Amino acid sequence: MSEKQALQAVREQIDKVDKQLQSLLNERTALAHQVAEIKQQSGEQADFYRPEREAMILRQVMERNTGPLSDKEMARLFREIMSACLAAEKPLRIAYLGPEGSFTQAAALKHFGGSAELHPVSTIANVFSAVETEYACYGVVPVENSTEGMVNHTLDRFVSSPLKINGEVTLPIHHYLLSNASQLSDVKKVYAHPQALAQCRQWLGDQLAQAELFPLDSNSEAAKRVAEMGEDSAAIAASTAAEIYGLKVLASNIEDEAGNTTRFLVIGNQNVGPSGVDKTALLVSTKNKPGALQNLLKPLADKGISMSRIESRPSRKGIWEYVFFIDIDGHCQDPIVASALKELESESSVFRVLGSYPKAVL
Ligand SMILES: O=C(O)C(=O)C[C@]1(C(=O)O)C=C[C@@H](O)C=C1
Repeated sequence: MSEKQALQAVREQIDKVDKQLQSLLNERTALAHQVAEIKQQSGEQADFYRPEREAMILRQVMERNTGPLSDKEMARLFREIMSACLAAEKPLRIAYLGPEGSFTQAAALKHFGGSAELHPVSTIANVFSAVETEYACYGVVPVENSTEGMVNHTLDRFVSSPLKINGEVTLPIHHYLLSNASQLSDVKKVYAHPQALAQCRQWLGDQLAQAELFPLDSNSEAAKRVAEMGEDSAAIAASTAAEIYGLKVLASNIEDEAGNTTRFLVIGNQNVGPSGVDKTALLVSTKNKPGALQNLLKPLADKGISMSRIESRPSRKGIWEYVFFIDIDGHCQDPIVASALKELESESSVFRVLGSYPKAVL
């Protein structure tokens, strides 16, 4: 058999498989339509997006996968299939911290897939407002970075917002130095979000010690502005921003920590059901007495509930008063978690479950 014939034979088999896949995808979409009808019967405010179900499906896909496609690739394909099925049920508008090309956009795309309508807004506070006013169904905001710690704007906004946490997304972050210049030595000014400047502090000190650093609202804003500037200016941003704003990549992966990762939260109005592998976020304030924080956390330790994070922030209600953001393993409907939360509530002056949601799968 000639090479041409051999190729033709395999391609015929691929065409056959594609035909089957296509009809199965349409069969799946028709089932999603049925799901939508059932949900619609429950009223106007039906939650079409079900993060717990999506997480369970993705975990099942990875568990039963035998290859040769990798678990992650297979899950990514199913992520897109569910995105298309959800859009067929009800198109969702998702607000994210923009502008276009931001890491938050990449996180929103990773979590909701390509069929969601992604809408950039200019600040973290505006992402919250977009969801609170129901302009968007959900929002995506950064919450912590492995190198630089918490994004305080996001934590602080939870104190006044009624919104809940409906999911999390983690994204490896790589920074690029983008400019109209062709060589590094031309760069005298660097623009970026303060977090990006901090994440590249060492590299900037080594390579651009003389450059002046200018903090801006976002890295993509920096790229957008630098595109209009002369060759003495550069932005730190994602590689996608180079394409969007027509800039040259002067240096790649300039972050100081190789494993630099940012965690984002999906915010919404929903109470998400248990998926089997969940996290719960709490906002609490202690009664102002000695040992209060220790007493507050005791029920978690007593019941063997793992606490993955505790952050304190000024409450903004009184001087030296603090609220604590606590992340624990498990769902607030799990009986053990529920009983620990009841005890914890009795020790707190402020107590709110910000949300129980599935741990990031991808
Ligand atoms: O099971 C549902 O509730 C569905 O709407 C179907 C489906 C899916 O495609 O599997 C789509 C969207 C939801 O977010 C979860 C799952």
